[in-house]
Order: sequence, then C-alpha cells, then structure tokens
Amino acid sequence: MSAFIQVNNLRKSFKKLEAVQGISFSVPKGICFGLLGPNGAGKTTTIEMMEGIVDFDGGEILYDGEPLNRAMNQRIGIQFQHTALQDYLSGRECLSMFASFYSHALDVQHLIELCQLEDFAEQDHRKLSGGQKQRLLLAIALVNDPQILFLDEPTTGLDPHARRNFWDLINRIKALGKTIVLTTHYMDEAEYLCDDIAIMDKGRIIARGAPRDLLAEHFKGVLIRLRQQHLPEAVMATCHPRQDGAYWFINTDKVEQTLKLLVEEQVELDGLHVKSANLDDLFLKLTGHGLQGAPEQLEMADVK
Ligand SMILES: Nc1ncnc2c1ncn2[C@@H]1O[C@H](COP(=O)(O)OP(=O)(O)OP(=O)(O)O)[C@@H](O)[C@H]1O
Repeated sequence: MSAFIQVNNLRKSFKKLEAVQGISFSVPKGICFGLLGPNGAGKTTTIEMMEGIVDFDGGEILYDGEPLNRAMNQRIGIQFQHTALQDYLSGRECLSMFASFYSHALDVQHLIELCQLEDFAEQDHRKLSGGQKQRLLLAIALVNDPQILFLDEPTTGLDPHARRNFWDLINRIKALGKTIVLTTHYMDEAEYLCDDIAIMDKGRIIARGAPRDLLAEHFKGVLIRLRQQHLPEAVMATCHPRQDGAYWFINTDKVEQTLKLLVEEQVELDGLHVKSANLDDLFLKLTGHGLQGAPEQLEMADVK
C-alpha cells in the first residue's frame, strides 16, 4: 500500500526538552494507525504537528506527497483531548455551529444518527456523560466529512462500557473508508482498533508494525501462572519455572505438553492462569517499564 501520510525525521523541542526526536513513519489510506505510548512519550506533540497546529523544528510531513496545504486542511477532522464548547448549547446546536464554519458540511441529523446521539442531542452538552460527550466530539470532528480523522486519546477516562461503544463507533467510521490516526496509552485499544501502530517512548519510535506481527516477532507461546506450592522435580527440570511473589511462572510454546505434565505430576491447578503476550508485555520488554503505571506484567518467552 502506498503512503497517504508520510512523516520523515520529524523533530520538536520545547526549550531543552526534545519531545519528538526525529521520528519517521507512513500511513496508507483507509487504515487506523495508532501512536501508542505512556504519558509524555510525544504522541500529542506528534499528532498536533501532523494536524498543522504545532510547528515542527525539523523533518517533513507529506499528505499525498505534498506538505499540508489549505485544501488538505479542509479534509482533516480532529478530536482533541479537550474541547471547550459554548455554554448552554445542546449537542445539535454545537454541531450546527461547527457545520457553519465549513463550505461543505455533513447534514447534522445524519451526524447525530451516525454517532448515536439521538437520545441526548437536545440536551445541554454540559450535562452529558463522559461517553456521550466523546461521541458528540467525534461527531464534531466529522462535521466536514474529513478524509483523515485525528483522535487524541479519545477514550481516556471512559468506563469500560463507554470505551467499547466508542470502539464500535470508530470501526463504523473506519468502514466508511476514512483514514484514522489515533493516540492512546491503552494497549487493548490499539490492539482492537489499529491496523498498524508506532510505539513511542521518550520522543522516539521503539517499534512499528501491525500489532499481531509485532507480538509474533517478539514473543512465542504463553505464560502459565500457578499459585506457589512445592513443584515436583520433573516439572522443575522440564519447565524451568520462575518464582515471583505468591506465584510460579512458566514460559512455554508447548502449552498442551506443559499442562499434561502438570496434571501427570498432580500439581495443584487451582488458580491457574494462562495468558498470551500483549502490547503491554511488548512495551515492558522493549523499555523495561510498563505502559500504564502498574498493570499486571507477565514476562514472556523471547524468540530472539
Ligand atoms: N507546549 C509545551 N511546552 C513545553 N513542554 C511541552 C509542551 N507540550 C508538550 N510538552 C512536553 O513534551 C513531552 C511530550 O508531551 P506530549 O503531550 O506530546 O506527550 P504524550 O505522549 O501525548 O503524553 P500524554 O499521554 O500525557 O498526552 C512532555 O514531556 C511534555 O511535558
């Protein structure tokens, strides 16, 4: 697939802080591309340079081979982390106001239906729940029928149910053929939504590719967690378990054989947990620290 958005050696410093340190990547048309990383990694600075909101110190950003120009600017939709809306306006009125800014805008009722705002479109936007507000902000980002949609941490602070709803909505919008660039520090969000990701840490890209390919490249097998107990010699010698706190951990790419051995050796399986590697594990492996503070991190077998 050819690059729709091409970012080459992009740099940005704030005084002595090098927030973005010469990153490069490309985004083909029609995919959902994710910039993933912990707080302060440089995601928002990168996306804001791509949106033309923040000037960059070096490098280039090309859209269909051209720097961002007025015509392309009209084809971009942005959902910011925070957007101040006019007090007292209903969702429908907010949408009408933003639609009036563009020469070509989508029908407001169509946007209300697309983003499932029907039940609260007439309410003062200040009374909306977090999930409802995010859907309204998404509708506002779509008002000019953009070719490219930028979403900056769109589900931060939402409860799990609202996040799921929002993910479904993003998938519906992606199915309309739009190119989506989103930032997130939720690895599950990136795994669920993104065709391609760049993992950022401290202003640099430390991994690039499709989530599934990245995981296959860096990990094999699964991790089995058992409650601490005396393990038979055969298990110790074959599985090389690692003890950590109240648990034993076994890395293996031969799950069935390992489980069979545990059963044969009459190991207590109560509380057994089997887990595949995810992007949190990858981030931990690449950087030595976790993505979101202190989620449960499980070391996985390394292929290399
Ligand atoms: N306008 C600014 N002035 C000074 N420093 C800034 C500015 N904007 C960002 N930074 C700094 O640049 C670094 C990268 O910030 P950025 O917001 O891009 O990270 P992020 O990955 O989006 O983090 P978050 O998930 O918290 O939004 C941080 O250290 C931040 O404090």
